[in-house]
Amino acid sequence: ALKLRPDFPEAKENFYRVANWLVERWHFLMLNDHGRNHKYQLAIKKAVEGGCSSVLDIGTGTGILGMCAKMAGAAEVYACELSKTMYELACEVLSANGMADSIKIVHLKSLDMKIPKDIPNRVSLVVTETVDAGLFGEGIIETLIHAWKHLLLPPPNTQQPLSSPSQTGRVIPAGATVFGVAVQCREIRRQHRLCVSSVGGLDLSAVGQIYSPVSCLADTEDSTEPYTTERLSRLRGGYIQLTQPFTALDIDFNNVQELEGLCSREMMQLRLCVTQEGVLDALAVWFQLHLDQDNHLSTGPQEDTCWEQAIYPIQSPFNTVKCGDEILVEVSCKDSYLRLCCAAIMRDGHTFRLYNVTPKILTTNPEAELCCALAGLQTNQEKPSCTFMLESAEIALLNNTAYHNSFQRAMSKLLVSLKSTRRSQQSDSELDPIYVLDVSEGFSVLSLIAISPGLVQAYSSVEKEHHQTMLRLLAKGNGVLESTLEFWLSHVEDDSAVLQRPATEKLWSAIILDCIETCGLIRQKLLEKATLARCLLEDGGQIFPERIVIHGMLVESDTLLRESAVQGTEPTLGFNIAPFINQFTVPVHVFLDLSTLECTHLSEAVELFALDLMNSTVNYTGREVKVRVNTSGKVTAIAFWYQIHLDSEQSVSTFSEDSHWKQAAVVLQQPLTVSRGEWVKLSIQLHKSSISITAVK
Ligand SMILES: CCc1ccncc1CNCCCCSC[C@H]1O[C@@H](n2ccc3c(N)ncnc32)[C@H](O)[C@@H]1O
Repeated sequence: ALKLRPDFPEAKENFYRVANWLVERWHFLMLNDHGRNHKYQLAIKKAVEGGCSSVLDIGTGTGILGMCAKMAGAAEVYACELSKTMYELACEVLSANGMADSIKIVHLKSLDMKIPKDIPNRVSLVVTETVDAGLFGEGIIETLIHAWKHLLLPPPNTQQPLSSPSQTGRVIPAGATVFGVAVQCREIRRQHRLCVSSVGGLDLSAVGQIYSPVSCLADTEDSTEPYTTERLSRLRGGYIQLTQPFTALDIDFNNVQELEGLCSREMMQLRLCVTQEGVLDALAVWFQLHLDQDNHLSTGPQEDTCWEQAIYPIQSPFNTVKCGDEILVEVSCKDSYLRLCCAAIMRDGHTFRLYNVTPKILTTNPEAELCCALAGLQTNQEKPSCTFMLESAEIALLNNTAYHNSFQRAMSKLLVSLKSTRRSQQSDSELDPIYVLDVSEGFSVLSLIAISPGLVQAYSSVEKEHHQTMLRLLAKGNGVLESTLEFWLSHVEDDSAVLQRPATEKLWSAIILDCIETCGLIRQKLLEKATLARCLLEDGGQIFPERIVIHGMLVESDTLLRESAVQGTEPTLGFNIAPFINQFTVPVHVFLDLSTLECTHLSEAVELFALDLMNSTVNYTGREVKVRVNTSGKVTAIAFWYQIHLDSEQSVSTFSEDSHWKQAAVVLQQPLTVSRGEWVKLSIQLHKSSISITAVK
């Protein structure tokens, strides 16, 4: 479709979503990392010149490592790639670099490769970089165990030291060392634990502990990764190291016995000395890949590398540590994920287990959780023994007090005016209830906040059982009559018809919409929902928020360029790869933290676009804005965020210190060189919630 009509908005928007999914963004980062590419090239060159004549590149991606082997003079080079998109892309790259006939590439997972079907004989060298921020997340252990058993020549044995490298097998990288450090970091805490006791006048203590799915407690059968990833060097507010970095694991990829022993090895325990007092928020983990004796690649936070680190959040209320304490860390590789867990804190000879009992984490089993939660209440324990799991985005939203407090003020103002209207029209005895509907995605307490002033019948569209249980507990804990909170989905036949009247002959006084995704994009179908919601409002009724204003500014950022497209042939060792992988460039970058992104502001922030949710007739789909350059440079992107206007007085910014929302940016196809004092004309198009911006002088 794009080939036929390159500017066809639906096709463009769909292609961008598909491109994001087909080709992971780290391909651009990796290929632009000249240091990484050059070190792999040196190690491969040394091995081939040292006699490794047959090479297999496992997980070839664009084919760059296989091409290094060929250029180094390897007689036979094979490559395998499990992603169809990357396989087809690698085929194009190989032929564009004149190596289609000399490198045999197969669209296979290495585990499914057979001799002689896929490769004629065992090879003397396997090169691979099938690693993620937690090292094992791409299955490198299983991949190498299989390679040693079925694809590689036997390792050189010490008895016959003179066996030539062409008759023995080896792996690049030769091994890895895993490091870790305990950190205090508010930004991580905000996404994985409840940090506030009340929001919008609502006391949250009734729900006890809240966990994010990333927990070393999550039992191993569910396949969720036990870690999340963050670029520690880019985290808002930074982080504090509470211990010295420690070595968690050393792995020799050329020792198949050790590789096999890794997953069966019992867990290891490390005792870390606390060198800095603080709140124990997470363990941060990175690694060094030892390509060979002389070439090492690090993914550490202190490096200027582009890689993220693996983050293991501590999910325990007991988490302040003092100098002299020792933290007991358990390291294991069950189910081939690297698992780290802070099991206990030792202080003055006492051991405080962080997770005294594996708390009953409530997620999907409704009956058990309801009885357990309410049981907690019946015995009027100050805290129910249960705990709840929310997505990290839901926890971050819950911790955003500014947003909830603004909403509470806006809602109270509306209720005051609605009550006075009713009092003037109806007798006190038969005051019509004020119907409020919260159609937020995911877990939201806004419906409860609306009830607190009274006379309100609130409906929440949360559908998950444990979300409903939490709202019931919060209602009880805040003295709100449970009957004033209902779950809307039990009233509608199917959740596609969420937006409909509260009852026949009744209209809503307030409808709460969820407009901005945590990643920094406008939610899909927002305008359609607002249009529908407006028809369901009584006179004087209100949609929250009533208006969204998009603000933006011109920025110069090489980092954003490196994450969006391969910059020529220089970073990729002179191979012609950029035009092929750059077909998958997408213009809009999300999950940015503009407060820590390396970038130069080339203009003030300006208002780019306004969306009126209470009056769609004033909405336009395109707008032109002139922006004055106040710093000379190269405009590489337009960063943008939102001012969410709950009503005429209350508004919150998604680019503020306490915002849980991230920002986004449109990366220009061609950077625009500008001088101070010049004007840039931006054309902003908003089509079906997706934004596009072009810039001309
Ligand atoms: C400093 C390294 C670093 C540190 C921290 N964060 C990121 C990085 C950078 N490495 C990211 C690569 C990670 C993706 S793996 C690269 C390509 O290989 C493919 N694959 C994976 C396994 C596999 C297999 N067994 N058989 C065939 N193909 C396979 C994937 O389909 C992908 O296209």
